[in-house]
Parts: sequence; C-alpha cells; structure tokens
Amino acid sequence: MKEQPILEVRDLTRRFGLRTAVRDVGFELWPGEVLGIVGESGSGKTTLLNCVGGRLPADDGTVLYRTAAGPAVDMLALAEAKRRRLLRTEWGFVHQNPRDGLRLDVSAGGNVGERLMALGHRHYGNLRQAAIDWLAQVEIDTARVDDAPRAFSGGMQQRLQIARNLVTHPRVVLMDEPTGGLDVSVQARLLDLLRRLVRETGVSAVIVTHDLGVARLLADRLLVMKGGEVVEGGLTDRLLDDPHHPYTQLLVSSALSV
Ligand SMILES: Nc1ncnc2c1ncn2[C@@H]1O[C@H](COP(=O)(O)OP(=O)(O)OP(=O)(O)O)[C@@H](O)[C@H]1O
Repeated sequence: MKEQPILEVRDLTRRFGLRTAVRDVGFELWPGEVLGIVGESGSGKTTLLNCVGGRLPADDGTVLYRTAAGPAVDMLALAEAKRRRLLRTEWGFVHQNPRDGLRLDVSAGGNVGERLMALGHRHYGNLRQAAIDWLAQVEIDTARVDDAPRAFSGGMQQRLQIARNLVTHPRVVLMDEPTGGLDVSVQARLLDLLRRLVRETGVSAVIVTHDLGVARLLADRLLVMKGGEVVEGGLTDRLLDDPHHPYTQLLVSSALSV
C-alpha cells in the first residue's frame, strides 16, 4: 500500500481580533518524519502548533489525522470527547516550559505512570516498572522515581516531560521549543536525547523552534513562517544550505553571525 501522510493540515487560519496570527497554512507530516517549524518571534509558530494540537480553536481549516484504527478524521471537526480521547491515546504535546506539562507535586514515577493509567493500565508493579524504564531512557537516576519534579532541575523536568509523553507510544508528538529556556550544555544533551528517541520510537513529530541549530539537528524537513504564513518549505539541509526566500536567507545569515 502506498504510504500516506499521518497528518495533513490544510488552510489553517487563526485570528486574534483584527490580527491574523496564522493564515492559510498547510503541511503534511509523514510517518516517522520530524518536521521543524521555524521563524522569528511572533511569526505564528506556537499558534499554529496549538491549533493543530487542539489547544486553541482555529477559525478555519482542517487537520486530517490518520488514526491507528485506519480512518482519517478531521481533528477540528470531531466531537470533543472523541478528539480528547485521540489526543490522549495517540498524540503527545511537549511544552516549552516543563511546568506546563508536568504535575509538579506528583512523584516522577507517578507523572509517567498516570499517563498509562489514563489508557486503562492498572497493574501497579507494571506501571512502576514502566516508569522506571522510562526514567532510565531519559537519563534520570531511577533512584529519584519517588521524588516530586518540583525539586528537579529544568533539564531533568524537561526530560521527565518527554518520558511522560512517550511512555504511551504516541503516533504524533508536537513540541513547542523543547530545548528553549535551558542552558546551552543542558540543551545539547537534551537534543541528543530527543534525536535518539525520535529515531528509536519512529514517532512522527512537529517541532517548533526559533533556533536553526536545533532545527538542523532534529528535523528532516522545515517550514519557514513569517507573519503567520509559510514562506518556504523543504528538506532541512537543502533549505538551510541553499535558502531561496529572502526571509529564509536573512534567518540563515543572522544565525550564522551569532
Ligand atoms: N492569546 C493571544 N492574544 C492575542 N494575540 C496573540 C495571542 N497569542 C498570540 N498572539 C499574536 O499572534 C501572533 C503570533 O504569535 P505566536 O506566539 O504564535 O508566534 P511565535 O512565532 O510562536 O512567537 P514566539 O516564538 O515568540 O512564541 C503574534 O502577533 C502574537 O502577538
């Protein structure tokens, strides 16, 4: 059977009052692909991601998702309960600030295990073992399994948020500046980890970042946004080595000069 995109976004538009934050944006995400969305601050990246991930209503457009069961559904037109169930069982969302994606007063193990519980897993020993396995995967000392993430460093919290998202084996993960707000050395380690995990799990991912270095390391393909619109898209190496649109040329040359 011919491979089909797992996600097809078409003509997505979102306005805030008179300002159009995202205008007629479309893209496809293929199975196992990492798509990076880059652009300067205010270009609409986060708004786009939030609309695709059901965190913000869109004014227009479709988000066609090919479900694990087979049929494609428009996530924006689904009944709320169905949409929530799919988001919980087949999607993940990694926030820039791990505090937005974790329960800070619940133990690290609980943060990972409760996602499995939400899918109906009940066996305590298995939940705990899965949590321990995932802490190890994201390089958190498993002796910290009972500690609350409030006491973790920013890098550890972010790795825990990633474990919490991946433990359920989602098919699509959306990430908003996953390495933003971290020290450069912590960022580098997290980037290596993310790169390994997306390869090993084969998850399809959309990653919003303003950092072209992050985009180059993680993304197979890039979309460049400016003023709410996509101005250029293409394979990461081609796009960064030979940008066609003047705005992309500016982004690339200013990233090289810092
Ligand atoms: N809740 C909101 N209310 C009003 N305007 C908003 C809101 N959220 C975003 N905007 C506007 O929409 C536009 C796109 O913002 P968005 O946050 O999506 O950009 P971004 O590319 O993600 O930027 P950043 O990297 O700084 O987060 C901006 O002009 C912003 O001011």
